[in-house]
Amino acid sequence: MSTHINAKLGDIADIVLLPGDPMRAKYIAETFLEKPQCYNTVRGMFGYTGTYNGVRISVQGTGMGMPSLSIYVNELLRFYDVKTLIRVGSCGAMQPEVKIRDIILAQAACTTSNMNNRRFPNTSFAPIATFDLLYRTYQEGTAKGYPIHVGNILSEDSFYDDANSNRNQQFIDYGILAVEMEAAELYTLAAKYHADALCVLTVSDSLVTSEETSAEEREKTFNEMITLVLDTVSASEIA
Ligand SMILES: O=P(O)(O)O[C@H]1O[C@H](CO)[C@@H](O)[C@H]1O
Ligand SMILES: O=c1cc[nH]c(=O)[nH]1
Repeated sequence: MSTHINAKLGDIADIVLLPGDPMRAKYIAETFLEKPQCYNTVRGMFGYTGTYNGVRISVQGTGMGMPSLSIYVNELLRFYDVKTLIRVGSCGAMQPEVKIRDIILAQAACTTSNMNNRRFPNTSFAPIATFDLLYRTYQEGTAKGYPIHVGNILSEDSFYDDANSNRNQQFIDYGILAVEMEAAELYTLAAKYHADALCVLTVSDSLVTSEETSAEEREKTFNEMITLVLDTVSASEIA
């Protein structure tokens, strides 16, 4: 057991999917995994382990924002020896060509968080995805014909910014595809613990058009992203 995960050693698979929303974790486990077993209910941050195409896979909610994700990912890496972490999140599109429900593979993640400033004073660490995982997911996604974008994203600390802030415009000008709230910390921790990591996102709303999806849609309808990740990781384990 770790402080925020009440699982025994061995309860959690080497491969873990990480939605921010714990209800999305429950949905993924109950919809896509065979024989899902719930190993964590602490704070309602559900964690499940089951199999997909015969491969053992876990799914763990992380909550919203980098401080919350950092707790779960630290514990997964330090106490449960997890090897591969894939965030399956939602995001807001920042470019006109990125449409609602498109899928983004985050090659790298800029951040407004202070977490890496504390780790690396006077240095700007570049949080990046594991190339092999990114490449295999891209190949699987394009073979499926999914609308996929690969590039740089923004991991923001605050969902609600001051009304007079125009900081987003600079990120838009520099080609950032979308904004979410966790990937930079995931990639940084994976680097520290020599694990593989990728952040896959479904566009839930658009800062360009102001379209948005409902909470229920964000919980239960991002099936293309989920099967893309499950098919990619299970194929590489079987091969
Ligand atoms: O849908 P999830 O995975 O939680 O991701 C996004 O949604 C939350 C904000 O609504 C933040 O956690 C953001 O990163
Ligand atoms: O963090 C997030 C997630 C979805 N949409 C946003 O605008 N921000």
